[in-house]
Amino acid sequence: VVGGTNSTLGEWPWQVSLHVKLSVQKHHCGGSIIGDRWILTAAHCTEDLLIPDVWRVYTGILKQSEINEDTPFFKVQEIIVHPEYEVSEEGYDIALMKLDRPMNFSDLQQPLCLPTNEDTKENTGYTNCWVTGWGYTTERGQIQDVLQKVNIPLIANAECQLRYRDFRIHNKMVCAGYSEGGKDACKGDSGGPLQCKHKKAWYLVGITSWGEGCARPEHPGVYTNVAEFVEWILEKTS
Ligand SMILES: COC(=O)Nc1ccc2c(c1)CCCCCCC[C@H](NC(=O)/C=C/c1cc(Cl)ccc1-n1cnnn1)c1nc-2c(Cl)[nH]1
Repeated sequence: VVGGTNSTLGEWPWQVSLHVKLSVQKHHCGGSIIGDRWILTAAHCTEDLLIPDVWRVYTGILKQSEINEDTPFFKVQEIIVHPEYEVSEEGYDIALMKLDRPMNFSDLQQPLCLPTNEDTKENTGYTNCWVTGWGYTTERGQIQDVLQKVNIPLIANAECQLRYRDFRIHNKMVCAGYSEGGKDACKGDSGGPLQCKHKKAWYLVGITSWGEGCARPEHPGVYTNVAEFVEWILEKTS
């Protein structure tokens, strides 16, 4: 996250850190708890890593430094990638991870709401949106220890399309950013939530997907528009 600040413990209890353990173990992507056995993340995070055994799901953590060989984690039983996903820039950048056992919800680990269709007409209803993650704070940065948060406004798809002439920004994407740049997601944040507070509840409006550089002027972040995938999510998780 570029231009953000430190989160506090329990501020984003649905945010998870997805680690991959091959020869070494390291943070790979963000994700969101949407059920007691379900994590929602980006399809691009799972590319070439469809073997469930390499994944370690850390919930209820604020700092990456809390993670060591004794830190508890959830194992992944199944990975479900959206069948129409090919590359992030073309959308459908969404995947589900089924945990090997159900989690007990607590102040530190609990789900956030999936958006409903009506109040997302052009996503204009959301005016208090935040991006969170342990990603880089500059384009050539490094993974952060403390979970970062940044408040970023949603922008209309028509405006987002103007900024990305070489791409097709369609309705299954949602964009967020400041025209002057300075605040954005960045490397290591993908798969994590773009969450909006609406009528006292937090909704998973977007999944951090792609952008041209990080926090550049006139280059908003592009997120998977979760409202367009609620039917798919419910079908796969029930
Ligand atoms: C110590 O551990 C580490 O350093 N881990 C570790 C460190 C870094 C990375 C990994 C692991 C995962 C790489 C492969 C999967 C994922 C590959 C793509 C992924 N993209 C993003 O996270 C965000 C993109 C992004 C999203 C929005 Cl909305 C806006 C601008 C964006 N950016 C444009 N340019 N940069 N960001 C990424 N993630 C990383 C890189 Cl490197 N790139």
